Amino acid sequence: MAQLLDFAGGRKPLTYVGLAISAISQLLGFVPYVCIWLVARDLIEVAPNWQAAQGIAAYGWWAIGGAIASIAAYFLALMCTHLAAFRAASNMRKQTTEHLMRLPLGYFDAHATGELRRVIDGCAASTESLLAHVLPDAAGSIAMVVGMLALLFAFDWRLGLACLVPVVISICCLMTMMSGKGMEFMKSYMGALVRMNETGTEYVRGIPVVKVFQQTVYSFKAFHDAIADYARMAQDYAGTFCRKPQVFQLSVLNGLVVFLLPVAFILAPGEADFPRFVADFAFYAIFSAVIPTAMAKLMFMSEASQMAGDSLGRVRAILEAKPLETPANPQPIEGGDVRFEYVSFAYEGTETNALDDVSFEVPAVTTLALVGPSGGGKSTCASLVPRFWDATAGRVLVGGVDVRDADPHELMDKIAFVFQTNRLFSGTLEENVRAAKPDATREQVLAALRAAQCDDIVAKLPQGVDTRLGAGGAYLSGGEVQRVALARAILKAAPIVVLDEATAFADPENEALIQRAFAKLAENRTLIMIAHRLSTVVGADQIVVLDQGRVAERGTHAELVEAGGLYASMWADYEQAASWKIAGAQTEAPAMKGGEA
Ligand SMILES: Nc1ncnc2c1ncn2[C@@H]1O[C@H](COP(=O)(O)OP(=O)(O)OP(=O)(O)O)[C@@H](O)[C@H]1O
Repeated sequence: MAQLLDFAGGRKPLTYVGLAISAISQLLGFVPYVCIWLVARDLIEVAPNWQAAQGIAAYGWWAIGGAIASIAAYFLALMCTHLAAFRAASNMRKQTTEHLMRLPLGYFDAHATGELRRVIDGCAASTESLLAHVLPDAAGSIAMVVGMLALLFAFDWRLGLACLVPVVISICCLMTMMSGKGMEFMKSYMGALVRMNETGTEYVRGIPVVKVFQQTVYSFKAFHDAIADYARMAQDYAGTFCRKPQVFQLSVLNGLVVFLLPVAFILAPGEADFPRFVADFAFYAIFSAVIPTAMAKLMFMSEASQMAGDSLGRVRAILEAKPLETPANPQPIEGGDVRFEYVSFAYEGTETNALDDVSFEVPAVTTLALVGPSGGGKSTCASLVPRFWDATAGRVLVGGVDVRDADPHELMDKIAFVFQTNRLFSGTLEENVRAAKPDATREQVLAALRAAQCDDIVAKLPQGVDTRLGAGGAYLSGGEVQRVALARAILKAAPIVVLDEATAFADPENEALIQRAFAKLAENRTLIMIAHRLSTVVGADQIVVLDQGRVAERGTHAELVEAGGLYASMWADYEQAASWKIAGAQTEAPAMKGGEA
């Protein structure tokens, strides 16, 4: 709770004020009950001469006044706690979002954006309801229990004791449900709930695959099992474990008057002031109705605090993620060369190195192609240049400076990264390109689009560059999206470009355009390209072949083919596949000219 309240910052005291007012509000809520008792007492004293009862109306007004004051105080309490809760939730969202901005980009590979969104938004919302509603209610309930105990003993301690018995039984029942085996149940129950949510998300994401392969719902066994597991857990907890204590608890609380009657019968004959005794009994009989409400509120409190504890844990996990270390005295990056010196890297939680003792140098304004078998370490290698991750051993130098000694903003300015799966956000085509350089003029955006061979895209869109893309707007094909991403990189005008070339968009027309865009991008820039198709690397100044995280070979295309190693065999496979393609195309369409094939 203390950790949670820290998020409220300057509004933290408002929570305490709110809790105090909520407690006062509950105590004011007793006033009508006391007034009813006073009325009953006065009436019983003068019975049957009812007219003789004085001050009945005054008690009525006091009761109304007490009830209104209690409600008004409750509103005031909620206003205070809401102000603090909103601040705590908004600070929690701000702090986690700000912290995310300082985390290495690789963090977002390991943590899905959906999961992060749920933590930032969902968890803040769940703590908000705890601070705004549950906590003041709990303060009220505690005041109610304390006040109740005082009142119970103030009127007639023997009847008070009779009221207390079911309360104690009820607390014992609650404790049985909430401690020991009950807590274990709750933990497994929460775990089953989380698993069901996770597998549910996986299931929804996989629906296209299920449809394509004509699988039934049950083909998603994990989701089905998680639902069954959750259902079993919920049934076990509610139906088997909680049934007895819950039934017992509710019965004793709601049948409180049953405990009063025998005590009243035993005590009544010996009472000197019988009318007073009857009035006291009436008070307890009416007042006992308050007790189950107070207990129910305390029950909600424990459930909500368990949920908030879980949420806080998830938020803390984000806040404790190690941010990118920034140097106290950053060194300026001069030049566009990139150098890997004995670089090794292992992903968090893995034992084998994804990169092992990798060294190479890319002089400024040259092109380096990273090739090799799948899983060889190409993407990992490229992602160390813009510091998506930091090397575990060795160092990566950009412009002669270790990337860890450079100002992260300057590093980002110097490097443009084109991902394999590029994302366009909801906005116009112009806005999407301008994202790379917010102060670019319209002419510069258009020039970048032209250089990235996007003229056909602009021409086909109904409002040209002003057409909205994404949800509710126009959609672009994969190859077209890649060219728009290249336009972004061209507009950014960074001296170094890291390019993860996509394999999926290889139709001949798009490929030719993408190749031309690559050529434009490489003009006057250092280009590090992850190549999945060997056709794109032939002209590279240098090719590094990565296999199982190690540099297997290095050289130009001609040198590597000559060397007859891994690259030569990959090239031979590539040529063979290409000749199959041509042969296949000629068989299918004998009239097609060789060049078109
Ligand atoms: N986020 C990650 N967490 C743990 N291991 C990872 C992660 N990303 C990649 N790896 C592992 O690191 C190794 C290198 O992967 P990497 O993606 O760099 O290879 P690649 O050569 O780019 O492969 P591909 O050509 O298939 O894209 C692989 O063994 C892979 O399983």
